[in-house]
Amino acid sequence: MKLNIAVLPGDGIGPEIMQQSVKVLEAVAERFQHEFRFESSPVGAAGIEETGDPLPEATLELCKKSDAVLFGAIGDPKYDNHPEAKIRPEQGLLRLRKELGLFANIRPIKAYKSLLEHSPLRPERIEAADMVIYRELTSGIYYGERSLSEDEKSATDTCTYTVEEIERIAHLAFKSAQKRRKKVTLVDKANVLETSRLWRKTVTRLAKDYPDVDLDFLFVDNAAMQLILNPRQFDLILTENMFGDILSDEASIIGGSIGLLASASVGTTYSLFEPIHGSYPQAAGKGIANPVASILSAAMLLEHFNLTKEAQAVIDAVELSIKLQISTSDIGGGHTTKSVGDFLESLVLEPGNFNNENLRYGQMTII
Ligand SMILES: NC(=O)C1=CN([C@@H]2O[C@H](COP(=O)(O)OP(=O)(O)OC[C@H]3O[C@@H](n4cnc5c(N)ncnc54)[C@H](O)[C@@H]3O)[C@@H](O)[C@H]2O)C=CC1
Ligand SMILES: CC(C)CC(=O)C(=O)O
Ligand SMILES: [Mg+2]
Repeated sequence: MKLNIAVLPGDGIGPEIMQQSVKVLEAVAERFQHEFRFESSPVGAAGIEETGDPLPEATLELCKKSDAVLFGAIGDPKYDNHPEAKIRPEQGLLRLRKELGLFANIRPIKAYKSLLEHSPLRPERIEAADMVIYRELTSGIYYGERSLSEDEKSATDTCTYTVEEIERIAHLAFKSAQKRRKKVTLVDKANVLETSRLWRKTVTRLAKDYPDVDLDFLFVDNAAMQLILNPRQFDLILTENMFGDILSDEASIIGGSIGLLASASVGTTYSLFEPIHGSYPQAAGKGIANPVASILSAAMLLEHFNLTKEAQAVIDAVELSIKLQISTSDIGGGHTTKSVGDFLESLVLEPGNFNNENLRYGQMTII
């Protein structure tokens, strides 16, 4: 298969994790005889630096003419520490999502057996947890009107949802649940918010089209607690933009680290694949960032194009690397971003070279 992939490394650790993902995708292309072409363009603070715009016109054009987008991360303390800055890196990502119509952000979360002991959560609680969050991505409070009063003594953010915006992601969520354990949990704050009541009403009506799927509801405050108390109760969580953003960072603890959590952002035309974490500026250039979230996002890209065995090759390599602790320090390993990427690249290229008996890969002892 021929795929043109737009590569948007972004800021902070973005470029170094992206390097590993491109390397792994190149290995996939070589082993499975595909032609993947990569073209990079700046976004976020890098976009502001180069062109004054966090989403340069050329970057948007590249995304639109490509088959898929691989996104790193954006954000820089230069802006985070200056709340008065009018142009911000995050606007680049928000606008990109809107321009590409990426209304559903899909974030799978599972507990890795070999990381159970490493988790700050009780292993018996999280063992076998396996869920996916469907987060609405192009509406809600992140896209509502904002204002700051003239005397700067009050500020307003507004949250709006339309029935259509709720329906389109709810359909995707129900269809996905049909292929999983057939349970959708709608997370909202319908005891307080009008938008949440519209979500409940709309999703309840839609559920009738999916009689094989159970639908239940949780208020977001309770959901935040249930996620770490009893994560196995969840199969698919459907929720609005901001709740999904917050809950998925929390849920990443079940997996062991936010550095493992991948996502796919999809709409009707375009698709973009990105780790759920940010630009982790404290780690930039130090070689300590976990590249796996980005690499698993690349695996989601492969799945999106029905390259199932290719995606599985990447997932298998990641699982083995975690088991062998060929990993970064966030999950207890002592390896660098690049050496994890190198190992995954070799495993994807020549899985047969790995000798489980004496933990050697080709001529190389890996532990
Ligand atoms: N999608 C995106 O590009 C996002 C961008 N941001 C931006 O990123 C910047 C930093 O934001 P933070 O709130 O600090 O969130 P962050 O996700 O960048 O980092 C939070 C913490 O998560 C851990 N972490 C994140 N990525 C990791 C990785 N690959 N490997 C190991 N550990 C990792 C680190 O302990 C880090 O201190 C901000 O400018 C923010 O606006 C935040 C979230 C998403
Ligand atoms: C930085 C924001 C635009 C979004 C965010 O935190 C996310 O999508 O996870
Ligand atoms: Mg986030």
